[in-house]
Amino acid sequence: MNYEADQSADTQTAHGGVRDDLTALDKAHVLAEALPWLQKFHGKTIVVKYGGNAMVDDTLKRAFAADMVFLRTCGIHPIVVHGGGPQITAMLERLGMEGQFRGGFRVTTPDVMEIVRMVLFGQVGRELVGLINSYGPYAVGISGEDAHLFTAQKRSAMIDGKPVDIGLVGDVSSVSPEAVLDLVSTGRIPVVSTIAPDRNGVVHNINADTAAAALAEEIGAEKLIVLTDVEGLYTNWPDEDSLVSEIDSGALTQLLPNLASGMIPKMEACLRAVRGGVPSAHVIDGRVPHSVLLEIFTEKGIGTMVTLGDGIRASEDLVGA
Ligand SMILES: NC(=[NH2+])NCCC[C@H](N)C(=O)O
Repeated sequence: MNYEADQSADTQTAHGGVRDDLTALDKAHVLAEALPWLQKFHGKTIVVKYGGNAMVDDTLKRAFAADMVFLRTCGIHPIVVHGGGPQITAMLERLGMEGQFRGGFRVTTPDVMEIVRMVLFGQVGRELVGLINSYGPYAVGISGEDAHLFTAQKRSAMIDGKPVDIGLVGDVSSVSPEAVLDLVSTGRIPVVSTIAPDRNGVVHNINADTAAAALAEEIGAEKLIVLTDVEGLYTNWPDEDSLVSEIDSGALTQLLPNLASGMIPKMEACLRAVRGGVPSAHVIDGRVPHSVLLEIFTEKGIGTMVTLGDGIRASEDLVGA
């Protein structure tokens, strides 16, 4: 069997991060710094929400797949939960099915839902499975429909404070993680597509951030990591545009209403996870190759880490930053 990865493209990603202008000493420090984290996270499960640019750029895609295999090779158990909004939009456009919009939201009709399912599970999920499996027989695709993994509950969009019907869009109402845990226990990397039936068996599109948080909570994961297209959480305080490296749930709850709208679902997912018992939840920049490795295996990380707390220690940290 030959499971060798495509080395030519990988040279730019897996090795591109170690620049030639780093001295041997710098490289040694980077590697040595990883030891306490390798020890701490060995045998632990980490749920990674994969989305944004990291899902459309080829180099970033390969780097992400390599990182998942890196984690697994370190004895850490990654579970990937992926999004796919842009890919769904592109396919609907290709098919001339732009469809109906209500208050800026696309209405997920049964016809649109068929495409959503096809794109998420049959295209986006498959591609990632293939990339991971170029390193070995690790990734297995699974959707919320498999073995009752997720059950959905219809969700309405809130527009001007009023609920508006946007079709087959749901939240996770329950999680049965056994199938995913079976895969993890045999050394596989589950790649989860977030579509799920409601209690009547009608399949809905589920927000992948929420699904990742619900899964992390349900299985008692060590960590949730959410990839985005920004560096992390920004505040204008204490400095203009400063990246918050670490914040607790109390402080984050206070900041939440003032965050950029795109950041709110990510941060809500982090809050849900840490309140549900996940020790830390991280929002990191998916535009940086190997950002997952930088976050997990360095002391300071690269993005924003959320932990459980009452907001007091975090405000002190922010003032001191
Ligand atoms: N954004 C941060 N401050 N990250 C710190 C990460 C620390 C450690 N590597 C961990 O994954 O738990």
